[in-house]
Amino acid sequence: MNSPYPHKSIASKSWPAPAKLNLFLHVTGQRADGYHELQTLFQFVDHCDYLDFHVTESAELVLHSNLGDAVADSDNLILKAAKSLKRYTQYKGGAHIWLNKLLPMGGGLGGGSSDAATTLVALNALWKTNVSPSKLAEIGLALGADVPVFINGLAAFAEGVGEQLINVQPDEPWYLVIVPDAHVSTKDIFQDPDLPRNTPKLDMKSLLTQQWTNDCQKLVTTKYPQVANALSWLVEYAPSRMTGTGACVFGEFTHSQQALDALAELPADMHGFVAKGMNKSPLLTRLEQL
Ligand SMILES: C[C@](O)(CO)[C@H](O)COP(=O)(O)OP(=O)(O)OC[C@H]1O[C@@H](n2ccc(N)nc2=O)[C@H](O)[C@@H]1O
Ligand SMILES: Nc1ncnc2c1ncn2[C@@H]1O[C@H](COP(=O)(O)OP(=O)(O)OP(=O)(O)O)[C@@H](O)[C@H]1O
Repeated sequence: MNSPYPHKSIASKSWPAPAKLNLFLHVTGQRADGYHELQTLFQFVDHCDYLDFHVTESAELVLHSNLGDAVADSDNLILKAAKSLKRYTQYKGGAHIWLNKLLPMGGGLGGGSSDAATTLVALNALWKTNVSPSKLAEIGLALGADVPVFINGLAAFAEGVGEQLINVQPDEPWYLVIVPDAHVSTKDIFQDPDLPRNTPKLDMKSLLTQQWTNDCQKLVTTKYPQVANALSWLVEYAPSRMTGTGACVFGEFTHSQQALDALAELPADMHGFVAKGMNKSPLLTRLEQL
């Protein structure tokens, strides 16, 4: 039987790239380069993209995916991540990469950053290039502000642009995540003059114990009625808010059945999914299985 994979390749399958939620998100200032200073709490959920890797002796990096025309290869964070690692390590071989995209894009779930992180972690292991996690996070930060937390793989309180991480262990509830029919550009939200960008910085302990909110939520719900509608519906069932710069919103439930019952009531014009909060990323678990 003909193998669909390149000659002389080593296959390694089903590397998860999980979604993240920002359990709270405060914008505390703006740096000279325009980037915003944040205080945020990251947690992973067990809803993921999946990547397969085939290491090749030839130097090429090739991506196969179910993305269609949604993202050009030249913009895809997976290829950018693979190229960055190859450049940094001077690795001579290459890889064919298969992406099964399941996470909504532009939803504040960090899917692109997570794909990039999984690529860096998996290729570093499969190419045996032995780059340290902290160096991988540094390489990843150049690709996106959320990449370091996905490489770190543990729920974390974050400052800076999201790269200064302190591991924490919040509760791991079940979430009903609603995906409004809106693509919110992170850049547009951060450029909007109406974004509050001066929330006072607080110490981590106060932030973890006070009520959790998202500074981008008011602006995004004003600009996108779909997000406002999703949130108005969800708050009837559970404490709810937006993740990242939107568009997704999430409600917290103690038991999976409560989240599934609410999902079953979802109006026909909305869609969503139920997922478990995870303080350890499934990517770390996959790495340990190697
Ligand atoms: C809002 C969060 O989702 C919180 O987790 C992330 O900080 C966003 O991270 P991301 O999607 O990886 O964002 P990037 O691709 O790094 O940045 C997109 C654009 O948003 C703006 N941006 C992003 C992050 C940040 N802390 N300040 C910003 O002003 C910048 O104009 C940047 O060009
Ligand atoms: N592998 C990838 N998967 C998804 N998007 C990608 C990928 N590579 C590049 N992108 C680009 O990144 C953009 C943002 O995608 P992503 O799904 O990460 O958004 P997001 O969930 O809003 O992220 P964040 O929470 O970090 O703001 C996409 O619209 C797309 O143009």
